[in-house]
Amino acid sequence: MTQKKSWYLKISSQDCAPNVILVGDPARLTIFAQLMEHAQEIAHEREFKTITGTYKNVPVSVIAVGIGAPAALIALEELWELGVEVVVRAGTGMSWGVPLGNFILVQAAARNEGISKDYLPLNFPAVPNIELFQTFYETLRREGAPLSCGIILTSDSFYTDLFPHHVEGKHPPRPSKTLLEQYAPFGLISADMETAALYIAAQYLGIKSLSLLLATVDGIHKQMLDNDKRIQKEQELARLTLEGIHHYHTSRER
Ligand SMILES: O=P(O)(O)O[C@H]1O[C@H](CO)[C@@H](O)[C@H]1O
Ligand SMILES: O=c1cc[nH]c(=O)[nH]1
Repeated sequence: MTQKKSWYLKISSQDCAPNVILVGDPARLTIFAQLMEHAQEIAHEREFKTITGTYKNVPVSVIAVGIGAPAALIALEELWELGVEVVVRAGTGMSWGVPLGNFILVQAAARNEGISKDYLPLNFPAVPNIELFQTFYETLRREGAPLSCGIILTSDSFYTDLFPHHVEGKHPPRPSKTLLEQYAPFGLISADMETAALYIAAQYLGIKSLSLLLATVDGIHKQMLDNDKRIQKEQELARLTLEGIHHYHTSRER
């Protein structure tokens, strides 16, 4: 009998692992596939692309969802329907004071996106699952990865909240200080476009979630990792994410 496939992801519970890694850029799937065993493309529908395989015998699916929280939560809802237990975002982020190329374990995310309020009220905190957080913290420390832990901002609007003056002098007036600039004095270290929504919807649905980011753009100095360095660092991001999931599973088996 053919298994029912989810609406957008076009995958069934048979071809999706209980551990899922969400990425934005579909090019990141190739990087993951090279590190996994038996990685196979399962589906590619619109911006959603899925591969499934194993890493050191732990079953893993990696799914590209494109840019932005609404698409990420379409994927999350469908993964919940398929019975997925763990979702880790392996993404990139704009850094605010974190050196380029560092990894950021997201301890909490400010909810400046529009979708998470449809799941839980705005006074509910966007935080990761503590077991996943601890395990990934241990993994990244063990591996000697350059690591920062902290609070980030999640926003829908890249060109107003994250990168507002990309065409100098040409824009209609905008607020002189972005939210990143306003929150940075109080410990905000990075920004992305999905994490807060993922944390809130995962909490609501009973999925364990965590976000691990690679700092690719320095928001203060307006610099970015060059292409070769970014690819090398994304390879490291993929390996550390897979190691974190492996560590999480082996430590729960004990
Ligand atoms: O590299 P990914 O995972 O896509 O993450 C970041 O990159 C995109 C913006 O450049 C947004 O999706 C943001 O969250
Ligand atoms: O500038 C950046 C880089 C990565 N991710 C973002 O959301 N913004």
